[in-house]
Amino acid sequence: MGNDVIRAEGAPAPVGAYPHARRVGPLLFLSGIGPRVPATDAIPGNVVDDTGKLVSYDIEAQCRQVFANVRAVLEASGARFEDLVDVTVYLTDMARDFDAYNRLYADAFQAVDACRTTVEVNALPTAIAIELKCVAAVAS
Ligand SMILES: O=C(O)C/C=C/C(=O)C(=O)O
Repeated sequence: MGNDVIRAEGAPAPVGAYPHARRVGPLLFLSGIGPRVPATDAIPGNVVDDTGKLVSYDIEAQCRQVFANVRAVLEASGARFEDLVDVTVYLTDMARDFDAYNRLYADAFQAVDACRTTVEVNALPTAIAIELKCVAAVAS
């Protein structure tokens, strides 16, 4: 049974002691990942004041980037977006962001048919408004 740890060049670096993904047999488990831009760690659309406090954020920009980050981890793992089977989505403000996120999710995931769960959480690491936790099933 394959048991591989994946560290993806094209995805934002993990913020702790964990890999981007781990394959166990036909299943590929992705670590939770947010919308940081890989090369810069910037969060697209975030506006901060002089003290570094977050003033506003753009959920659409964050959705596009986090979906791209998931794709980068899958590709580095030899998997495709269409291999996703289960997606858990964490939002920090369901009332504000669900509709936009749900629309962009439909665009990005319509051909995937992965199961999905969306929950609101009080906070996420790295000042992000969305994080995805994914499982894929990969042909051997
Ligand atoms: O990818 C990010 O920007 C933040 C995600 C962090 C985690 O999921 C974690 O620290 O476990």
